[in-house]
Amino acid sequence: MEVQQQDRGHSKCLLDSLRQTQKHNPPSAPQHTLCTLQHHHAPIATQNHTHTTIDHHVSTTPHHNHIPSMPQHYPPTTVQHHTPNTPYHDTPTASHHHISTTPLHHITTIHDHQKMDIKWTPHYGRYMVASRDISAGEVLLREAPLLVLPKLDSNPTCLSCLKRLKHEDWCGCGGCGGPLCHPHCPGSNHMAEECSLLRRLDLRKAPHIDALLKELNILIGPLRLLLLMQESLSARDILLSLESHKEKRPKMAIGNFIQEYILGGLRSRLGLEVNPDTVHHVCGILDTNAFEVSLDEGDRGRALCVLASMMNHSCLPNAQRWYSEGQIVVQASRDIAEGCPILINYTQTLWGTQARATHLSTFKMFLCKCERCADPTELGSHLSSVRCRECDDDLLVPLAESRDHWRCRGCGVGVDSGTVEIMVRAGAGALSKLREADITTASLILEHLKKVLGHSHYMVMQAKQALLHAIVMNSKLQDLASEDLKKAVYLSQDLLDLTFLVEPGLTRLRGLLLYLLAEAHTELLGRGESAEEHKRGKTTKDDVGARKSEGRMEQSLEDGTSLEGKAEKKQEEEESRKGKGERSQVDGKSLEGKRENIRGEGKSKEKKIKGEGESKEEKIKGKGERKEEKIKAEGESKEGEERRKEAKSRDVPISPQHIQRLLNQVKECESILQFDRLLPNVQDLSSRVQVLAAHHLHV
Ligand SMILES: C[S@@+](CC[C@H](N)C(=O)[O-])C[C@H]1O[C@@H](n2cnc3c(N)ncnc32)[C@H](O)[C@@H]1O
Repeated sequence: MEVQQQDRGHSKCLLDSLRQTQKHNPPSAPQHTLCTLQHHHAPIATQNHTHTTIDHHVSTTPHHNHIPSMPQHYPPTTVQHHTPNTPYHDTPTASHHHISTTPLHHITTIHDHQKMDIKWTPHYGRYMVASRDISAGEVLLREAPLLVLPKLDSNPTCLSCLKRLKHEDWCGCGGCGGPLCHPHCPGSNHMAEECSLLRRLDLRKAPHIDALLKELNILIGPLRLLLLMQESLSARDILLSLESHKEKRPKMAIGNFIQEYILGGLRSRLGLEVNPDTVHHVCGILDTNAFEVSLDEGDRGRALCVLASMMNHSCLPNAQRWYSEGQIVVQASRDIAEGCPILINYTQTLWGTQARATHLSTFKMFLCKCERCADPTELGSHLSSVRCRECDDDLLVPLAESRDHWRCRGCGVGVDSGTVEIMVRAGAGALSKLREADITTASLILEHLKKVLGHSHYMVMQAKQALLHAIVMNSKLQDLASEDLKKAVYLSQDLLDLTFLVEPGLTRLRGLLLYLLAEAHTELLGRGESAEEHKRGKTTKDDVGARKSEGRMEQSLEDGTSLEGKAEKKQEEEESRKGKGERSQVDGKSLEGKRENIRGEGKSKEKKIKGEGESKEEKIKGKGERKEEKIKAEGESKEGEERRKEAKSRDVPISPQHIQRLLNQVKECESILQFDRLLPNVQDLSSRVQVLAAHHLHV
């Protein structure tokens, strides 16, 4: 890995290539290199001026108005299987591989040699490609953002370090009265000119009024971008070369919002004389290119990175990005063959097709045609499929030929998309209550959502994630009841199985889930318990999904493999039966097949569990209720201590398979999270697992 900081000697850099590969036209004659541009310090605005003029004459940017044509055969979503010569119809790549720091003080990038290029197609614009074979886990880019901003809908956020602030618990900036975590916050994002302009919002007089804070959050992004462009010509040049969809946006609903609230706010509230086109343009730059990121303290914000924004989107990506120590890090999550696009997900893995499409068309102005979007079953995950109310046994799935019509896979009944939408809206109401829910509330919401939407819907999966969060985040694992730990194991395994279909590879979500799974397992094994008992306590009559998952879990506990491992094993067996020497490529169809196979197995086990489960359920329910009362009476930590003692005295034998599986989970987790801020926690867990293994395996 080569680290280049403030290296002004590199004239050939990926940033040049970005400039040559302009957003609406193929690379043309090189323009002046970024590496010679200078940074100008911001003029400090005087306090008593009435109007500041910021107008960047955006219409003069040197782009041809190339109308995007028909989609090419891009993007391939299972990109690692494409040969370098897939028909992208791109223009020649600018032959600069080396990202370096430009003199523009804002852009600091660190990258490995010759991993990426920028290419261009009329339909997809610029996109990053692998300029050599890349292995899963390789870091492709580290880039300091040009701008960091609060999230639009966030609570009060420190203007300087972007730390999320508790409602009444912040101080106002001595200048503008805007939220700061500390009068001398060490963050560097709240600059003098911004402060001077924000005085006009009169935050000092009424700092805690929600409407004012919302207004501030809406205006701060475009304001910062405008100030940066005024401050530095080189920044201005680069920013204006980014895609903004400025022609389309003013005619859309988002255009009305910008006209009314942002243009109106900048003019009437901050007294800026800004051109409407400029405002639509800068808002377009932000919406199209800024990433929502989890900042170092776990707060959420938006970051604008020039090179990272060259990556196009796929709902089945091969790369991921996150924010760490002031930089965006981009990492390959899967192997990427030379010449294939490097694609990240602009949305969320646990969103259904409609939700993703709405986000992409509203903010990013395109319709995704990836493999996941094209498949009504979402690669067999059924994240958008809903429970059929007619037969109550199977799922309604949209028809491939018309997404306006849905049909039940079991009874064949048809419904229109409006009916499904009503169900989804009903679910969304419940989902909105999930934020910061405790275990009991999250469990109730999960059960409710399952009844409304069925077991596989993305809102149900989000509720599972929230329940897992509530279990592991709100108390120390040592204080948790074994039942809750087993629930955590089951939930993380279920979510991991899902990511195998819709987010395969070394992704952070998978790393986190593995970490939670392994932590809960370790605690259980330390108590002399395994996770098996959970399946008996968990089964309910109408919980088809849980039974299926438990069916899967039972398998994995028996032979020490997850759904992923099991599926791979099955495929290998099948292939060797067929006499094929090598494994075929894993495509969407075969994944669906695997999922179905496992479902089938799950179903037969389901019957067994159902019989056993129903009688035991009552017992466990009674037990659970009594335990709950006890917790209330004695307080959590005392209860935890007693449980540990009780568990130790039971002395349940732990099989070598349990330990081996745990060792594998931790190893995989460590390799996924090798660059993550969670790594020290994973390493600590790894040491505990080693001790456990030494004890139980007598090594
Ligand atoms: C962050 S920019 C990516 C770089 C961009 N292609 C460019 O030329 O500047 C996001 C924009 O790229 C385009 N884009 C990204 N992924 C796409 C996809 N899968 N299909 C179509 N357009 C896509 C859309 O115009 C989107 O608004």
